[in-house]
Amino acid sequence: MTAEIIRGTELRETILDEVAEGVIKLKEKTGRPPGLVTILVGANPASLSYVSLKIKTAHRVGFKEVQENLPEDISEADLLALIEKYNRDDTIDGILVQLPLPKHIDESRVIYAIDPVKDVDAFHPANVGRLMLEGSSAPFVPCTPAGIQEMLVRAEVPVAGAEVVVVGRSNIVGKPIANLLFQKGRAANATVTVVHTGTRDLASHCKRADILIVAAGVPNLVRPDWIKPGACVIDVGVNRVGERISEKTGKTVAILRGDVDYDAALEVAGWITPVPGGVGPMTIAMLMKNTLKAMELRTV
Ligand SMILES: Nc1nc2c(c(=O)[nH]1)N[C@@H](CN(C=O)c1ccc(C(=O)N[C@@H](CCC(=O)O)C(=O)O)cc1)CN2
Repeated sequence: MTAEIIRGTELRETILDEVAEGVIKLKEKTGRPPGLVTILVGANPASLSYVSLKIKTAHRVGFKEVQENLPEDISEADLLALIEKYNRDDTIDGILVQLPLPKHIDESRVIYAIDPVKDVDAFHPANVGRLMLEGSSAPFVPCTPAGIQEMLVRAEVPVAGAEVVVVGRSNIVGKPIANLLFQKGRAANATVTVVHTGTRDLASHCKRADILIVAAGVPNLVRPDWIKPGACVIDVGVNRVGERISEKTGKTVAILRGDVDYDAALEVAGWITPVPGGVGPMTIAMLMKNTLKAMELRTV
């Protein structure tokens, strides 16, 4: 068997076209585009790359984008004051603070400071609570889980009644995707098990899964014999395992690997997402969708 590859880079295009159309309509109604501010603290290379992709994409769909690149040693108080400034700015609909933050800053305090109506990452407890209560009907669904659900829908992977195993229990991916998929709704109604690297006999749990979602941050953790033949494998890991010189640009670029042994898994799975080019691009597309929705909710 050779798995069907679910390419985030292709699905992203459809979503971004839909967002760009929505921006034109909103601009006609309100006279302004949606505004997104990205706040990056420090110069973590992965974060720099993600934020620059977010800014480029925001520009492409016609948003007003504001970049705040702050020094690593900025104080928590100054960061909170900046967030408050954008909470009050009526031309800004979405506030995104790139994670992780430096150790001297309390991440929770920062997330709690964002006005929930501008929390396009959906990390604020008010939005986490609404996700828990309302599933995908909540105002904002966090970007990576929303992207995964969209991939399942568009690839027509049967989700209702499926055994889903989620490897990883992070606030950004593991907890919210588990929550989304067991609820009632579109591409939901599954039976979900959440496991992690401390789970006894991880392999046997994974092997039961009709849909295996791996967000453990461990390169090549999932081996082909952990995969049920025909299963859908969603690889969320983006691990930087080295560097190489790009033939196209001559620049140094990161070598990326997922959490799944991709080449071997291709022969066992029914569907699979690649790394790069899978869930990552969908995360950014869903951020654009959430920002458009944030403006709609605030203005229309
Ligand atoms: N505030 C947030 N911080 C973080 C989030 C988040 O959703 N909000 N998620 C992750 C990182 N992340 C988004 O910020 C993210 C990860 C990966 C990609 C992506 O497009 N990856 C590409 C490869 C990109 C590269 O070359 O480096 C791919 O997989 O093809 C986008 C966003 C943690 N922090």
